[in-house]
Amino acid sequence: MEKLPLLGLGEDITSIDVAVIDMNSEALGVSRLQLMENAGRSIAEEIAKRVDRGARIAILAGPGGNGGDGLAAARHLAFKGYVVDVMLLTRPEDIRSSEAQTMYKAIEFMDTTIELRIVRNPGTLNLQGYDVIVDALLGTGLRGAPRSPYAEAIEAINKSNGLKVAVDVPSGLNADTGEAPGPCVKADVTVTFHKPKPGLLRRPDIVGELVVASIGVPPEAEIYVGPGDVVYRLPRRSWRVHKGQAGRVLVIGGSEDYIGAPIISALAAQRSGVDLVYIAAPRKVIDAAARYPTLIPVELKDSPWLHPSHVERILEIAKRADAIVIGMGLGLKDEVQEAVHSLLVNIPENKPIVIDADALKMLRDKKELIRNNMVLTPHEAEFSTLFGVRPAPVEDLLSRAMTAAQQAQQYSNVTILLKGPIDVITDGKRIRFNKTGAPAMSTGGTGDALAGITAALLAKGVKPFDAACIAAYINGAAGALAYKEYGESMTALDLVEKIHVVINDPLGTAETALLYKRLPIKRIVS
Ligand SMILES: NC(=O)C1=CN([C@@H]2O[C@H](COP(=O)(O)OP(=O)(O)OC[C@H]3O[C@@H](n4cnc5c(N)ncnc54)[C@H](O)[C@@H]3O)[C@@H](O)[C@H]2O)[C@@H](O)CC1
Ligand SMILES: [K+]
Repeated sequence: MEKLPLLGLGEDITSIDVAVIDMNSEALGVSRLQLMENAGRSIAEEIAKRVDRGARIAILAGPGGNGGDGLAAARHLAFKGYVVDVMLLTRPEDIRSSEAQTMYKAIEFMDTTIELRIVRNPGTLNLQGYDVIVDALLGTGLRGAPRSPYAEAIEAINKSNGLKVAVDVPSGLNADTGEAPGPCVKADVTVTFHKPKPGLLRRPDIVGELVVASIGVPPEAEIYVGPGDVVYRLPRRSWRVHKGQAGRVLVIGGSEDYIGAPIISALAAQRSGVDLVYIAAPRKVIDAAARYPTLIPVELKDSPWLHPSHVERILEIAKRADAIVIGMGLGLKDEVQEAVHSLLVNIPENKPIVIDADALKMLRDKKELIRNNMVLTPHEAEFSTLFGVRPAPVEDLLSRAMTAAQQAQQYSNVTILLKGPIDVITDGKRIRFNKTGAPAMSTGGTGDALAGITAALLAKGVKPFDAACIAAYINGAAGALAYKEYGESMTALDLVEKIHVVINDPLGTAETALLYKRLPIKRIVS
């Protein structure tokens, strides 16, 4: 293997990753308040390494999580014997983060050790005479150039003589890009949390000394897909969106022997929030799909299964689709294989495709068709057929994942979603796992639903690796909700009918989503 793939989200993390990790962490039992407390403590510890007790410290706190970290730091610093002044740049009732509100309440009671000022006129801020200035104004939540009163507060910090310690990100710096479109704190030390952000690495001139502090995020918040991925990586429709812009999916599947599979995929795609779903299939499937008038039928005429004569028509429809899913229920007849081959050769590389079920088997001797923007969704047996290697059992999760990653590395921008009791998702560079689901998901059709959800997310513009991760999460979570209600009697359609619950309340459903899969796995040391 060329380079060992990374488990989780990578060496540096964007502001979206930060939000994802926070929420995933919460779903795993480590609250945002705990993280904030640890962030505040680590700021205080870094300051204590650099200045002696008794020093005068000004803490400038903003309206969000960044301000909350500063308020937590104030409490720790007061206990350590520093002279602490907290300057809040917003009205207390306007503090946006509920965790920061909690931190603020504690400061209000600390009237013997902390001087608290609500700064109403930032133009009058004078920070002379402080040994340390803590910049807790704005962090990863910054959008655009800082506005008043933060712009003035940033200027005041830069004019001061004390040691400037930035919390997480120097205020005014875009943590993702390293751009500073307006006033920006020029820090001596930046204490960032969990992992460095790309913008920090690009701007040593603004960041000063960079310290990366651990705040107790469980690695599993990155390794496993979680509700935060659903909340922060899925685009939501706005009023400005026209019909079709939220995504169009084309499902190609079914035959006279397998009627339901492509319909389940299509319904799952639709419930995942796309605007249009085409279903291209032989007559029997189209007749059965007539029950669902929101699907757009494309009848493949004059053959009980997919046939090379259908290719031209399908390619026409494919032009209108943003993503395609192909395979479920097609069967393996020669004519079908010929048609699939011709479709895959002719669909342009920039169009994302999900390859599922029978279409996977067809690629065994035609690996040259595996290309850019493809998501392959094999279960273990399909994986073994396709690649000629059997992955290790789930208990040996890392070896299992490495086998999949090794295959993905043979191609560029191909994602493999290896389904199982714990799903493995890898593009060869990264590996993540999904643990949502329930044992009864062995019932027929749940894989078809997963392929449909994946295609829907691709059609909405989610990148293939993220689409596969999130689809696995949603599918498993919907399965767990259905299992909770129907138990052993659940069907794939019950799962489809729970997709909306997961998408609309990812955090609220996370506990059920993770309830049923407690498997013994070998420890991974990363
Ligand atoms: N997982 C993590 O890394 C953790 C992050 N935490 C902290 O939380 C921060 C992120 O919190 P938030 O998302 O609340 O974001 P921020 O604390 O960065 O602040 C966002 C707020 O600033 C305001 N704002 C945004 N752009 C502005 C502009 N151009 N001019 C004026 N005001 C503007 C908005 O009202 C918004 O509510 C991180 O930087 C970090 O300090 C910690 O609490 C612990 C956990
Ligand atoms: K800051």
